[in-house]
Amino acid sequence: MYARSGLLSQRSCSSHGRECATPVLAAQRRNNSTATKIAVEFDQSTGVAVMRLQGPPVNSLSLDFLTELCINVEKLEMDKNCRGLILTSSQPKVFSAGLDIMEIYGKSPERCGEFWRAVQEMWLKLYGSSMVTIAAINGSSPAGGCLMSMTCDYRIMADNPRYSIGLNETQLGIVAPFW
Ligand SMILES: CCCCCCCCCCC/C=C/C(=O)SCCNC(=O)CCNC(=O)[C@H](O)C(C)(C)COP(=O)(O)OP(=O)(O)OC[C@H]1O[C@@H](n2cnc3c(N)ncnc32)[C@H](O)[C@@H]1OP(=O)(O)O
Repeated sequence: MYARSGLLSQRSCSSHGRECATPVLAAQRRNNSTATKIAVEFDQSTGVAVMRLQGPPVNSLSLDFLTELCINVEKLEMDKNCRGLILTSSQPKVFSAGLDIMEIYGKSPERCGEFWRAVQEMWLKLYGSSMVTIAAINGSSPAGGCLMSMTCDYRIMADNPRYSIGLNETQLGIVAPFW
């Protein structure tokens, strides 16, 4: 979902000193899901977009989720009026549970490869963004959720002792590929 006045066209442009992505984007080619796991509100008057993660129950980062996230970041990146992006969660108590472990459990090497490429694309998009990016961490954020927030320029976390954040994935026997 991309809520703002005027629909974004996928035009090539150069604004704020940044080159825009080509119209046909890797994430868009991959996206064949109609479900909306990300809601974006863009405030023209401030130039700040808020991206709400709304993938129940815990915003786990599936291939579909990562694809939708990348497409939305790309769209905002192409909008010369958008200067800032706040990433937050609509789910209670959880920012993101990290990678959707069902995407890697018992899957073929090809499918795992596709999934890890999508993970890489997500953090490269956020880390390389020309927008000022802020993770408003309003719940637990283990492993991939922590990675996602680390790729933002700033992180603010809700002060609640029940919320945890960190790179705990090795406890599950998961090691990120060599990027
Ligand atoms: C910038 C430079 C780059 C540097 C590179 C750094 C390297 C980084 C590498 C990153 C690799 C990342 C790996 C991962 O992310 S692996 C996943 C790790 N995640 C977890 O271990 C989270 C486990 N979950 C929890 O701790 C809790 O669920 C949580 C605290 C998130 C929420 O607790 P809550 O009590 O609210 O909810 P439940 O536990 O009851 O869960 C609800 C249902 O959601 C399912 N679930 C939870 N987490 C996941 C997940 N990660 N994937 C898929 N499904 C998940 C859970 O099973 C429940 O399902 P059911 O209702 O069906 O039982």
